Amino acid sequence: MAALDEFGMIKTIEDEDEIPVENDSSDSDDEPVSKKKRKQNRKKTLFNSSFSFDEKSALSTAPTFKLKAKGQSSVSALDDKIAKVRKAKQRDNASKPELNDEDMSVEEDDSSDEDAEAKRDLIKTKGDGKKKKKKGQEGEEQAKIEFSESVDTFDDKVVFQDMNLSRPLIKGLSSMGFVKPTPIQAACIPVALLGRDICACAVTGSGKTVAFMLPILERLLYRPRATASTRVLILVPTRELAVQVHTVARQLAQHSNIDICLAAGGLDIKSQEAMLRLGPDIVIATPGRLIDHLHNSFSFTLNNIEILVLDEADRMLDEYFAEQMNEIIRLCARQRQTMLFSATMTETVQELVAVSLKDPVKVFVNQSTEVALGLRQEFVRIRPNREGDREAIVAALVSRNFCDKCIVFIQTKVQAHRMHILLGLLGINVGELHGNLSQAQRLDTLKKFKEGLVDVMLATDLASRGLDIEGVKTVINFTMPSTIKHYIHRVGRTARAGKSGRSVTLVGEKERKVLKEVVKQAKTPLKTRIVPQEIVSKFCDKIADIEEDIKSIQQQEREESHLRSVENQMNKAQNLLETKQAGDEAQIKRGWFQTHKERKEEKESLRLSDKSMTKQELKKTRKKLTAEDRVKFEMSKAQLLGIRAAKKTLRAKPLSAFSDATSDGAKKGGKKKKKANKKRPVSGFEDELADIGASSVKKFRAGPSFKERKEATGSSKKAVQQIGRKKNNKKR
Ligand SMILES: Nc1ncnc2c1ncn2[C@@H]1O[C@H](COP(=O)(O)OP(=O)(O)OP(=O)(O)O)[C@@H](O)[C@H]1O
Repeated sequence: MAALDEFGMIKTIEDEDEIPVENDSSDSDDEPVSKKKRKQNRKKTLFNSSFSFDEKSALSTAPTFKLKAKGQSSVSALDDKIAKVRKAKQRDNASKPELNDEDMSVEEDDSSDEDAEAKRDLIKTKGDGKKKKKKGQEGEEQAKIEFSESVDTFDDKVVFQDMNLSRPLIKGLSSMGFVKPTPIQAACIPVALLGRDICACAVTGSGKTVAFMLPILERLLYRPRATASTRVLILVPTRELAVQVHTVARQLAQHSNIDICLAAGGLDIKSQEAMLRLGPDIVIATPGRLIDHLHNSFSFTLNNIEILVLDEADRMLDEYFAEQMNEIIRLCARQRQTMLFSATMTETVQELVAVSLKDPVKVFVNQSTEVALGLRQEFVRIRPNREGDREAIVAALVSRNFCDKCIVFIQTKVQAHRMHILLGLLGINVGELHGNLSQAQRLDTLKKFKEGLVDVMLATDLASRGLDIEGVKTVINFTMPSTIKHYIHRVGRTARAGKSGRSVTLVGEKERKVLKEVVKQAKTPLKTRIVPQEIVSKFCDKIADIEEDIKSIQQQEREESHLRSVENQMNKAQNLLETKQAGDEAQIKRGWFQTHKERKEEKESLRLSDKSMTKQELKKTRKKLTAEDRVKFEMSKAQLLGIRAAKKTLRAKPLSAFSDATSDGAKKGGKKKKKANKKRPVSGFEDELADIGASSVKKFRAGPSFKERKEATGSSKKAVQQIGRKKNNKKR
């Protein structure tokens, strides 16, 4: 417990202590929940039902949503397998007495604000990470972008009606039930309407999607109608998020004639191609699929892009998407407005310079390390010799305390799948969401979770960013996320739009570093949760009891997957034969901007794996894995990710390869210049940015519709007027 004290977390209850749980109605969901109550809970929601995330309507109307049938049935087949094993087990156990969990209770502390403050002060006095600046950190701070203007105030009395928005949008907003803009909307909309580049940051669930979508739609209402072309590109990191942003855009634009197209991976490519050929006003895309269309749908270009939005911008600008962003920005029109949004927005030059922001306005309504105010953050301490208890603790939490509307984040896909089988066999209604599933399976899990047909969703970081699922009550982290950024996004799936929610994170001795950062940033007291040892032991026994069943289901799955791959190979060979026989030479291979080899190399270099271990060795060890080994593997993956993130911030990185793509002459000799730029050092970035800023003032691209907007009203009126004045001074 001493270790927890060190982090500013208050020790009130020891595992051995018996303290009755206070009858606090606000925490009533902490009580063990009976099966009947669990069913009732599933139906009702704790949260305001005024907003519904309506993906269904989009699925039924948008032609781009046709899903691939491939692999569609395998997850439900897994549920059948689980049900079969459970039935057989129940028959065997009919005579044995049932474990009575209901009699036991989970204790937790409820420490006061002052205490937590004092403990945080204790950390501060130790000076961890504050006084001792590591080498390279100074460099990183120096490399922060200098914004000439910044908006961090807003009028909290303003309503959408006061913001000079057109009638169709006001109607769209009221059909969604939105009356008052959130702080980020109040701060951003007037600035975006002026056509300024924006770098925006606001906590998770604070309405950033509407903040960029409304000014876009307002601008498009005034577009020339003579030619249809794509004027707005919105890029997001995951397919699920693309679907969600598309739905929000369609809802907002429902009373206008603005065309919105979804170009996300995993969805039917042919219908997307057909839509893109018509030149939709807005394209919402994931980078990979967009590049595929740019290289293979000849009538679709980005030449007329007037607005580029990067949602989850820090993610879009990290090295995972670097090459793809390079390619997309190279193909985008240079004269455009660029808007970047994230809850963990980066301010470092090397990333922002990649999108060549022109005289950007910083709109940070809070720090980039803040979590939602309504979030209650809890931590379960894992003792060094009890790492193997994690599965049992999570099983205890989801079957006793957080029985529905709960997301469990797991580092690896393999462990997420194992937990699906494990929790399923324990009788919990679970679903999984990660990259090993087909898109149809991914969307199906999401839909079922939203509709309450799945109580607990097991997800990897794929689901950690942007997803807005109504009424998520709890987020559980199986291991501590690798960086505070990951933590913020994961726990941000609950306590959204001013509502309350809870996160429970399992923290081992080796994961303290991120915990310390969370403690340092916390604005509300953190809690320790103690799951009684007897409960943990009972769940450990239950898991040991079903271990053989888990293995047998995994074995069945392996055999089925082997059969499927043989079948696929046969089908491929047959297709090849048929097309050859038909003399079909017209089958054009789809192109990509990288060669197959380059892409493989890039993927390999970004892979988070222990390269010293061959695949076969890994397979062998996996067969003998104990609970501790599995947790070690989870943590090592998280550590690798953390190391990569740390390296990135410490490294005085050369100018990113893609920055040249938007610089002068990039279109003439992009590739050659790319190599030259790679050698450029970090120093001098500020000058370069200042140049970009100065030239952009001259070339300020506010079209007639923006000019009309110069008299901005509402929330950020003063700030906007200030910006206008500064701009005029610069012009003079
Ligand atoms: N003006 C508003 N009034 C009421 N609710 C709103 C308003 N704007 C947005 N919301 C709701 O707030 C929720 C969160 O919005 P959104 O998903 O855009 O958040 P976000 O800031 O993008 O979150 P994240 O950082 O996790 O991506 C959504 O359910 C949305 O419908």
